[in-house]
Amino acid sequence: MYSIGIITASDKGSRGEREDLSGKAIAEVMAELGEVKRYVIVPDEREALSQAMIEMADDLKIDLILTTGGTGLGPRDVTPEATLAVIDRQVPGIPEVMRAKSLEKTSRAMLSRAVAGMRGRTLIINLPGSPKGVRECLEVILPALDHGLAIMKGEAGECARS
Ligand SMILES: Nc1ncnc2c1ncn2[C@@H]1O[C@H](COP(=O)(O)OP(=O)(O)OP(=O)(O)O)[C@@H](O)[C@H]1O
Ligand SMILES: Nc1nc2c(c(=O)[nH]1)N[C@H]1C(S)=C(S)[C@@H](COP(=O)(O)O)O[C@H]1N2
Repeated sequence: MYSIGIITASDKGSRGEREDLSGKAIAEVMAELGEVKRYVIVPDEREALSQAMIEMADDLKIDLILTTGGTGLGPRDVTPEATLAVIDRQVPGIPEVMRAKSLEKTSRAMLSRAVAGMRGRTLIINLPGSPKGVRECLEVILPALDHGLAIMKGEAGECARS
């Protein structure tokens, strides 16, 4: 079981004006892979988002941080920038496959600027804002996440498949 952090980037959510169904969707889908150690709703502000990621990675040593929202083209959509500011290395295959698979469902998938990367031994992945988008993207990446996290934590020796 891995420790999981959820960050919902939402102006409305942070003001209590909309129930955060996307954060809930993440917790529900991820229950099979780990335990949610921290869950925050943050306004769409780069500094606040980066700080939440740093706290979860450095202080709480969380294995996997999943963000939802703020990946689009809106003027306040800054989750990818907040993520790029705190990661050491990108894992481009994760957003690549999320966009590719999601494009089969909606052409708007190309509008998500989501990134993924590592800060030390914490993997950070951006998901889109809608609960539907969250579920569709997690479905695509879940099969490889367990292995990726095990390798990152030094718990799996090799990638060979039988
Ligand atoms: N955390 C969330 N919980 C439930 N629904 C959401 C959430 N985030 C987004 N959605 C849904 O996706 C739609 C588009 O999301 P978008 O991020 O553009 O919303 P917004 O209202 O402009 O922004 P914000 O959530 O930052 O205030 C929303 O209108 C809502 O239906
Ligand atoms: N799988 C999937 N990806 C998706 C979507 C979706 O419904 N399903 N919505 C798209 C839309 S409409 C937008 S605008 C972008 C960015 O969303 P965000 O700004 O809420 O992060 O994600 C895209 N990615």
